[in-house]
Amino acid sequence: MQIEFYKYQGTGNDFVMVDNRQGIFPKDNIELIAHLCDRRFGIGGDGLILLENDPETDFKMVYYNSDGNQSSMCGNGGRCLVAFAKKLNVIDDNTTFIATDGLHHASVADNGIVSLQMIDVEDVKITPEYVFMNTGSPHHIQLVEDLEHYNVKENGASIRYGELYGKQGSNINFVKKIDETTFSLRTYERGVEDETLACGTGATAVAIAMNALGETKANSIDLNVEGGKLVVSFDKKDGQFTNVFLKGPAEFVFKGTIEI
Ligand SMILES: N[C@@H](CCC[C@H](N)C(=O)O)C(=O)O
Repeated sequence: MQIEFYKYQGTGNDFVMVDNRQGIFPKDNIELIAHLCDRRFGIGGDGLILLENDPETDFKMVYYNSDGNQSSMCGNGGRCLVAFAKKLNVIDDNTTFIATDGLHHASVADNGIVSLQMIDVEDVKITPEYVFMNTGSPHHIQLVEDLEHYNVKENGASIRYGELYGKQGSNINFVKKIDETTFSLRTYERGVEDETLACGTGATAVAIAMNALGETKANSIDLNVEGGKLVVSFDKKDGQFTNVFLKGPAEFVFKGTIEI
């Protein structure tokens, strides 16, 4: 059987996209999905995303990490899927779609920048060492010295598999303040089990955490990630973060077919 795929990337967080509106993709085949995401034996990607029909919205997002397991929300993947939906003429410039964490509104600007509304965040756990919240996926956020030379893979894995997060684990973000409205971050992603070049739900969590910690008073925050730049904006009232938007590039890389 031949599968047609499209490869997309958003600030270097890269995804294999499959149009599954006909429902032919073997969704329970974990080994196949991991194989398609493999950078040496497959197509290569941090995850695989299916675009499916939904009776009430423009489309449904089904997200798998590169280990082949279906997972929680992916912010950069969501932005890339919106660009993919536009390429397929499923949508024009504005859309509402459904993902594992609920409804998402998104828009595509003339320059290709995709802005994606993320879930509201009410629970922000602040401790002296770290911040934790769920922005569609679970995120641990920690300020570190010397982010450039920090061993993200080793330290990220030890927190992800440590006693804090148990079997479910978490994505782990290490952060450095650049100025009043700018932060740099590097993320260890659960399900990829490595550092990725960007993480959208992670960038969202870092922006909210830095505001909640008082590291910034801004409600529009620039995030430097290894693969480029993202912007996160929100409204804050009584410790709740609403109208959360993740904005950045989402680009088509190539398409092809693979025999499975
Ligand atoms: N790259 C993602 C996050 C994907 C989900 C994550 N790996 C998990 O399983 O929690 C993003 O851009 O948000």
